[in-house]
Amino acid sequence: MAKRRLSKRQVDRIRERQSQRLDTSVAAPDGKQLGSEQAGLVIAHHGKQVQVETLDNSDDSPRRLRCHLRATLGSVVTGDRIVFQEDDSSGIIVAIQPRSSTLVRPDSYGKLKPVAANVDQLLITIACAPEPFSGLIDRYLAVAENLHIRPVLLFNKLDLLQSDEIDSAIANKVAKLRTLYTSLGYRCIDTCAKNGDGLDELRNTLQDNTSVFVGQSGVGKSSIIKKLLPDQEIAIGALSDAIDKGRHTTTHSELFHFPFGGDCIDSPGIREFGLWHLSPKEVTYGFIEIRDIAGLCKFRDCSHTHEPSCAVLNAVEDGSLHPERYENFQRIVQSLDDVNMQG
Ligand SMILES: Nc1nc2c(ncn2[C@@H]2O[C@H](COP(=O)(O)OP(=O)(O)OP(=O)(O)O)[C@@H](O)[C@H]2O)c(=O)[nH]1
Ligand SMILES: [Zn+2]
Repeated sequence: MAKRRLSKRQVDRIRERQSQRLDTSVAAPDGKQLGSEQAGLVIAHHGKQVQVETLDNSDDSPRRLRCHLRATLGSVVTGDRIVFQEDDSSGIIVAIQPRSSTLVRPDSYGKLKPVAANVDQLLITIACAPEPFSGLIDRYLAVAENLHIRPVLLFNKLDLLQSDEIDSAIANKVAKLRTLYTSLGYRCIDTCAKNGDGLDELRNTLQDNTSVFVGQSGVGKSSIIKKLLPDQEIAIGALSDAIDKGRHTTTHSELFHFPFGGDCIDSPGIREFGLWHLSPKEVTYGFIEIRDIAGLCKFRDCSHTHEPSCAVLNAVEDGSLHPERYENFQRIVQSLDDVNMQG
């Protein structure tokens, strides 16, 4: 929780940075005078309005209020730390604090839009049903590496894995994936949203971080999040859904506080965010073991497909690069070429 609060010095710094844009005698659209500047956290986004939680150190329990955006401000997303001014019933956002990370996804026109800010961790959720695909996991890992967001692999539905319900070939596949990603140095956590196994380890990982859960539909993301949140937080989600229905707008994303510390940002859009906006160079950076050897190839523009003295192909040959990772790497680079050609 302490992480969410800005010190007076931090607020002063934000104010200083934004001072050219700030007009100290700001009036609300209806001409009313606004209150002094306060620090806030954007916890939900509904169309042209955002819901803000106060980050004032002197507040025992943070307040929540609806805010409008100042016209000159860039887009504000859930997770943003902002400065706002208040009138009787709502507020106006006057400055955005620089972000440590921004999650983006393409809108329906293919233009990249930010969907969440200041995310520290990506919880890549996997299960034995639906069947996992390493290609999708590698896409998420590549995005996380490039955004400098820590990826954690969550193997859910542990109960099914230990039962006879799952085909042994799929159980083996899951076990192999776990071994592969552990050997690459990624943290893997086993959970069962159904009976609560592994949730304590997950709580430790989520504590004091802002996390986002991603993964195929049906792996259990909502089930896990619900297990970790008190009823009151869920009720807030339900409330904003109701507001959205009334206003015919979409909630882009919403931030929840875990009772044990740490936050989670969730939305249908975030769960599906993909990779295609990365360049081939970024894809290389996104595969941590390829990143380290790609510079050793004989040719600087090596495509790692057929060239002589290719360090990547040599690594596949000598077994130090897993063939599945190599295949996924090539497939992603290829899919970027397809997109570029279409674009
Ligand atoms: N046996 C078992 N079933 C689970 C577990 N976790 C979730 N499920 C079930 O799996 C189904 C899908 O779970 P959800 O939590 O809706 O999955 P999701 O990933 O949020 O799916 P989307 O909302 O489509 O992204 C539900 O029927 C859950 O009850 C688990 O640990 N064990
Ligand atoms: Zn090469």
